[in-house]
Amino acid sequence: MTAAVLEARGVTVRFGGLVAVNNVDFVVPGNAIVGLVGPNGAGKTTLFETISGFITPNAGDIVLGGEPVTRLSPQARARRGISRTFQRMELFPELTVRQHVLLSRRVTHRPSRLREFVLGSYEAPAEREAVDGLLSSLGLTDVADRYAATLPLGVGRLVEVARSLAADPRVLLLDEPSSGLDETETDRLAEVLLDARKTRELALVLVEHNLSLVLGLCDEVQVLDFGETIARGTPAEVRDDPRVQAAYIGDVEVGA
Ligand SMILES: Nc1ncnc2c1ncn2[C@@H]1O[C@H](COP(=O)(O)OP(=O)(O)OP(=O)(O)O)[C@@H](O)[C@H]1O
Repeated sequence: MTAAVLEARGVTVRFGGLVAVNNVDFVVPGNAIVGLVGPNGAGKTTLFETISGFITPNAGDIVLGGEPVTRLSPQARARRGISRTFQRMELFPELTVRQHVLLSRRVTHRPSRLREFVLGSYEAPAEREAVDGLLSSLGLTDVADRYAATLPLGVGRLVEVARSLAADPRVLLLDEPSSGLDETETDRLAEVLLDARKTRELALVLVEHNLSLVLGLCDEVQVLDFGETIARGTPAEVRDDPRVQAAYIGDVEVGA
């Protein structure tokens, strides 16, 4: 197994008297796709927000490439390679698809050129090539000059992924990426994520309600219930685990 690029070690998060995440370990091997699933209220979002830096845990550590990042802000973690998408789309309605990608790239690679971005200057040839390449790999060339406000949800989600990838992350955290997508759009998203993993030094973490997407896409899946890990393994192992099936009774159906 490849060394872990990201780890949560013994993470506990309390909200008043409620223990939302209880001493959870979560390991993301390099270049892997790992799913985080569980019934409603299991603690998935809380763990996700703790990894990305929006929640500080009561106990435990988040470790990126062997270095603790637990006390760093979400922005500082992003600069070190943890990128994320949001469940509710957070695109800028008045920026084009190309501008989203360019902005993200400049924040990461050329912060000194942000002023030019605001003033509307054109990209340098190498920059244009990189942006064009990324747009093309996600099938977004035809909509590159459309404003985000005019895009259907399925395309908007791909723009979110493109924007995250433009920052060249080591780990991309995806929060309910298939939410609101139809089957064709979900299939397209899955293709894009598999391609990103294949062509980059990138690990992906999915918090996702669509279990068939998770079981089809992930190398490993971790299942939380009431804030604790009840299973971790390959999609087949997790699907057949009696504890997982019991946890899902009355929630959503396990299996595809
Ligand atoms: N900010 C908060 N304040 C108080 N309780 C919270 C807060 N955020 C989450 N919780 C509680 O913590 C527990 C875990 O919630 P969390 O949102 O992490 O679960 P989840 O697995 O993401 O659920 P869902 O699938 O419904 O999104 C739940 O009992 C929830 O009500």
